[in-house]
Amino acid sequence: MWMLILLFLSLILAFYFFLTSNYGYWKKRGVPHPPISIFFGNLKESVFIKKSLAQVYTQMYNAYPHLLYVGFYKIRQPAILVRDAELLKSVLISEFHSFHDNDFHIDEKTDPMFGKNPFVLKGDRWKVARNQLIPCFTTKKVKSMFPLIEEVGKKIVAYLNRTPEAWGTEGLETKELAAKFTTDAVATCAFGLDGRAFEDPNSEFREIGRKLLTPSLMLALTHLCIMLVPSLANVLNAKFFPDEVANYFRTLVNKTLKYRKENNIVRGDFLDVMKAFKSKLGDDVFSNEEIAAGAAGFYGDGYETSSITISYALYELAVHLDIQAKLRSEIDNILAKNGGKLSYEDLVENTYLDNVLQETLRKHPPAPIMFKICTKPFKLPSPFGEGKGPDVTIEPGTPVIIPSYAIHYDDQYYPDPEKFDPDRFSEENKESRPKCTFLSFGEGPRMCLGMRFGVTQVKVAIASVIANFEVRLNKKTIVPLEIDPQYFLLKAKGDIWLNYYKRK
Ligand code: HEM
Repeated sequence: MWMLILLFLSLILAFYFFLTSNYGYWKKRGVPHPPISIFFGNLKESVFIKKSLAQVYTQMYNAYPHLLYVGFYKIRQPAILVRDAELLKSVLISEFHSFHDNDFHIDEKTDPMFGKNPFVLKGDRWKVARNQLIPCFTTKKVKSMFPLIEEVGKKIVAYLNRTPEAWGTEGLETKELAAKFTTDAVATCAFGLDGRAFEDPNSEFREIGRKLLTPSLMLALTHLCIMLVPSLANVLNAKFFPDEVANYFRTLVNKTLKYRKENNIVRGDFLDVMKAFKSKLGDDVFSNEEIAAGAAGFYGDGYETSSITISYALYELAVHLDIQAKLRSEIDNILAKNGGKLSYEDLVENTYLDNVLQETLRKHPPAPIMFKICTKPFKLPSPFGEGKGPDVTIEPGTPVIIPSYAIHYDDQYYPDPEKFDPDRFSEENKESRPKCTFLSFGEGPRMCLGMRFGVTQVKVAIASVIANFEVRLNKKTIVPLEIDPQYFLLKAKGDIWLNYYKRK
């Protein structure tokens, strides 16, 4: 009996030692860090799902206004959070070779779909996968998708016109409205399918999105486990793409490729680009499994980030009616010039719509943190500034956090940061800010691959709605919006209810 108790106590002691043995790491190197919680390092509030990681890292960022970077413990692992714009530039661009991987460790056997996504692939495999996807998102390709996205723009208008809740006292839940839009846009642009999200509330394609990403305690714990303790995620078989979703994309790809072959259909879309790789590389290197992973990635990366952006943009426009009116006048002019149609060229950039979109993404970046990892030893100046103390060498394997959300709310770059002000993104104002202080799509060689497509679909959604409806806040929306701590992306807690009144 005593032996058992002794064994048990030794195990607890060994576990305690294992969890806390690194906690002197930053002190030894003279790098300040926030107070540690035993067992959780500096992430206790996120582990208990009281605050999102974006909020926890923003607190850290704000607590050390005079430092270039802050040390912290990702549970037990020493990590750094970058604060300084010059250092951000080094990590993301000029010294990319020392930070080229993202800090995600997905076992391809456990999660074959997410494990093949360029976002989590490392080293040369990342380069190959990224290069294979680049042809799907060129300007030419996205321009060729524009008429398809425009059709979905007509669908959102028709849906709002035939849905009495939209203009009645009840209002419409806007995250769901935006998700319907991006579900249909991705279905048509990537696979040549009609997602039917506006016609059928439980359409197959929309249901897949719900299975993948409906916020819940279980989903939050799964994602936290994958992000913070990947070895435990593998033991628990925790995965980003559940088997049911992975199998859906396998079947979809097999069926669609077969149908296209039998009917001689060529659309030049994502599936056709993938099929061309299959023919070039052979089935052994690039099989339907690779194509299914690409399809799941297009869906996963493409629909949620953009629908979050659309819902935040419509919310901000409903709160700021003067900005909404100014935007509507610009869209009216574009429509008048083009015979009532939107045009890709007119929506690309240098428009007020572009400023509204960028300011939405500043205040509400859907991906509020970038998780990098040091891949080669790298010498940092003292955290107090160049020459103000000894240099610090960070070792390969050290997580490096880029706190995009915190940077977007730093008043040295964005005075009065809570204010929604699209003019911050006029050409002149953009040029006055240091590089790497707007990070909604990342920066450098790993910058968002689907940005062009994402921006285009978001702009078409906003322009279609604003051209046809006056958007107002419904009283069911709790203002100000809060961040949902259960979600790894930045999403509003609770619903966003808005009214859509037909223009007279
Ligand atoms: C408003 C919409 C979007 C936002 C805000 C967004 C944001 C981001 C961010 C912040 C990153 C990480 C960059 C980094 O780690 O350095 C990223 C990566 C990525 N995004 Fe997006 N994204 C959006 C839309 C899309 C769309 C529509 C697609 C594809 C259909 C897409 C595909 C990807 C891929 C494949 C990566 C990984 C790139 C790599 O590691 O090389 N994204 N995105």
